[in-house]
Amino acid sequence: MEGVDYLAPERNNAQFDVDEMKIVWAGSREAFEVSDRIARLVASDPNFRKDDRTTLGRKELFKNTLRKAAYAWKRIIELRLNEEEAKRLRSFIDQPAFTDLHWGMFVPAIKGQGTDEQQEKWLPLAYKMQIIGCYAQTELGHGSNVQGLETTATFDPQTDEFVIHSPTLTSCKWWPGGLGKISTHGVIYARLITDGKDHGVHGFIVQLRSLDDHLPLPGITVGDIGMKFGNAAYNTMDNGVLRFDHVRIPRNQMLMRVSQVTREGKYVQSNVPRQLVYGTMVFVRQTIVSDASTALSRAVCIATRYSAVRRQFGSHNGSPETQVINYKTQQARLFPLLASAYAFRFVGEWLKWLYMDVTKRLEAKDFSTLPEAHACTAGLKSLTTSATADGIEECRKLCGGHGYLCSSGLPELFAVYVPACTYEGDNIVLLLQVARHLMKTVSQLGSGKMPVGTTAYMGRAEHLMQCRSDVKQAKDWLRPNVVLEAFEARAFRMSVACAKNLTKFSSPEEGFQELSADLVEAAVAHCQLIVVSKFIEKLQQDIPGKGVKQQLEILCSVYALFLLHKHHGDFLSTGCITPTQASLANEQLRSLYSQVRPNAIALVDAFNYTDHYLGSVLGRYDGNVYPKLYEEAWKDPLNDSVVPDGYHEYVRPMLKQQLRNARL
Ligand SMILES: CC/C=C\C/C=C\C/C=C\C/C=C/C(=O)SCCNC(=O)CCNC(=O)[C@H](O)C(C)(C)COP(=O)(O)OP(=O)(O)OC[C@H]1O[C@@H](n2cnc3c(N)ncnc32)[C@H](O)[C@@H]1OP(=O)(O)O
Ligand SMILES: Cc1cc2nc3c(=O)[nH]c(=O)nc-3n(C[C@H](O)[C@H](O)[C@H](O)COP(=O)(O)OP(=O)(O)OC[C@H]3O[C@@H](n4cnc5c(N)ncnc54)[C@H](O)[C@@H]3O)c2cc1C
Repeated sequence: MEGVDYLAPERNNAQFDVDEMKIVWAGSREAFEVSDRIARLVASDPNFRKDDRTTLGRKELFKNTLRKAAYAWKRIIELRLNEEEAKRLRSFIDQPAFTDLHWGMFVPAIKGQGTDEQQEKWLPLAYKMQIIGCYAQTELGHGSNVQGLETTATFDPQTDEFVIHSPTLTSCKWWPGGLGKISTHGVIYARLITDGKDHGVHGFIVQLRSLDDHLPLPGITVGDIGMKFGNAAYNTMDNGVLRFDHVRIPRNQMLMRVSQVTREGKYVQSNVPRQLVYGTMVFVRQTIVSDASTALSRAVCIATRYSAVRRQFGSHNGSPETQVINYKTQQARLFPLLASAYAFRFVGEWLKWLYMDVTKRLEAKDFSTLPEAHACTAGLKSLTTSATADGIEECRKLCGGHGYLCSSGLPELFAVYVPACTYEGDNIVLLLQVARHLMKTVSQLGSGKMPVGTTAYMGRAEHLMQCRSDVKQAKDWLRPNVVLEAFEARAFRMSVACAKNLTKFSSPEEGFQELSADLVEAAVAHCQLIVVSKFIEKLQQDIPGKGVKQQLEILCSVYALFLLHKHHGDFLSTGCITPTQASLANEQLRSLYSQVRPNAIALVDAFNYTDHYLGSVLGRYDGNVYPKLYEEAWKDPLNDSVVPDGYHEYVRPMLKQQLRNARL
């Protein structure tokens, strides 16, 4: 029945103030108001309809994406939306588009790596969308190994220009979003060559297409790289291929904040680390962590609401069957994901702060926290995207058969999300960067240099190598210090074990290769510690609202104890806890699940997602699942006719043939 809230009894069970939790989730009252207003704006505008996109062919889908992007831009201008509101609007449209890369990477690359004059020239054009840009770094032959890129930018002192060239097939740019069909410009990464000397990879602004007829400029071959995983998913994006044949650009289009080439062709390096050329990646990795909490929370919201609606078995004397959310196995799979969504939200907030802090320091020429910022953004991007991709798939399974229908929203969410484990740095490659940082930190412990930031705990080396958990009963695992110490000791001991093993090889490089699987595990342990500790820090803040803090304390314990249970092998083998303490943690976890249960629906309502944004029949706010599933099925284009196209051509002759054979 329309208008009935089938989940009302669940909502009435909540033991906390949902509206206050919405503020905590959004980050502030102001952020909540912006997000809520823009989400409703998008949901109520039929131009942003998205329920038909999985049935569209690639060309229609792409045109539909362009239409939405143009309409969104029109609304942004008409409503005079500010930067944050515009960003929200684009994200609620929920359809990857060239504009993501224009605003998310092209503009930040110019801001971060351009000189003041370059910013003054290019940013106003980009802000008004008079040019559209992409970020073209990856090539057919190299993505992870940025130093292996082959595109060249050779300075010609005769004409004061760079000649951009793709010397081999493998040097073609391959993957950049927005490049394939739309971008007029790109920040192109190429090896800088002056006077025959290779200075490594630098960024250049290159015009790719005419601003009059959109045709590629002379010397440029450009197109889309083809269909990707899924149906709609990331196929709304024109990931592109680009080949340069001696394309000339003026010297002042090299992004010259980090290093310069003079009129005479002299290469000058500013007094800044060359890694700042990688700054845009650090920025984007940080945003990807917050986006992980959004993607995971959407999947969890769908699976939680549906688990409360769905009933299987357990009817006695005609009573209703059991809601599947009441099965302990369902809780043990679902509630850690719910807790992870909150955990990633808070670590994302913290990472944003860290990024702003490092940016301020860089402006003041303090580069000391750059390695920490790189390690944290790389490690947390990796940890949160891997957990989210796995989590979305788990949510699909939690919804049984109906989770496999596109109308559940989960297949689309999964297909669009999984490349996050690869783009902005393959997750394993990034964890190996974290491991390098950890090994460096451990190796410096004896030198008197105290570790700082997220590795500060390693400064208590002696204690962490010796400590034994003092947990005696299950409820001891609710004490934040007990949990923190166990995670710190496990992470530290795993790093120290790797560092010791590295010394057994003839060279550190050989050792790093041989031990890379162990190093990745040590990096994961360190990153999990960061997430747990930032959740605990969040709880030390003043959090208003009836019962809100208590719910977050429960979720924090669920997150930490779930990890402890999942990785208990690490905790046991490093001697941080005993087998008895491991089973007490599991006992406590079971009890926490029972505490989450009455609040589960309200905890996902706190994400404040509109039905439009969720895009899921199973996750509907009102829980009215079955009639809507039935309605959706009839909307499928296959059901446009009773007898399908192809029946008379292929099936009927077959039937007739069999009839004839039967008569023989
Ligand atoms: C708002 C956002 C909206 C929309 C965008 C979001 C999503 C849209 C969807 C998709 C867009 C996707 C875009 C892309 O994928 S762009 C391409 C991204 N490519 C990568 O991420 C490549 C991964 N590889 C690397 O980052 C590096 O090359 C690698 C980290 C693997 C380093 O390899 P290598 O060992 O060769 O490093 P070196 O260059 O020799 O440097 C060593 C030295 O430098 C330190 N380092 C490395 N990276 C950084 C950095 N980013 N910042 C600071 N420092 C860095 C490294 O730790 C070493 O230090 P040390 O040991 O002290 O020498
Ligand atoms: C949807 C999507 C959008 C993208 N958008 C852009 C964009 O806008 N601009 C852009 O420039 N690029 C973009 N990319 C490219 C992306 O950044 C790269 O694909 C990514 O950095 C991974 O690099 P790769 O493809 O070279 O993977 P590879 O490095 O070839 O990885 C292959 C395998 O090798 C392993 N491996 C590689 N190196 C090591 C090592 N040292 N040790 C151990 N294992 C290793 C990896 O773990 C992986 O399992 C996009 C990619 C995708 C999928």
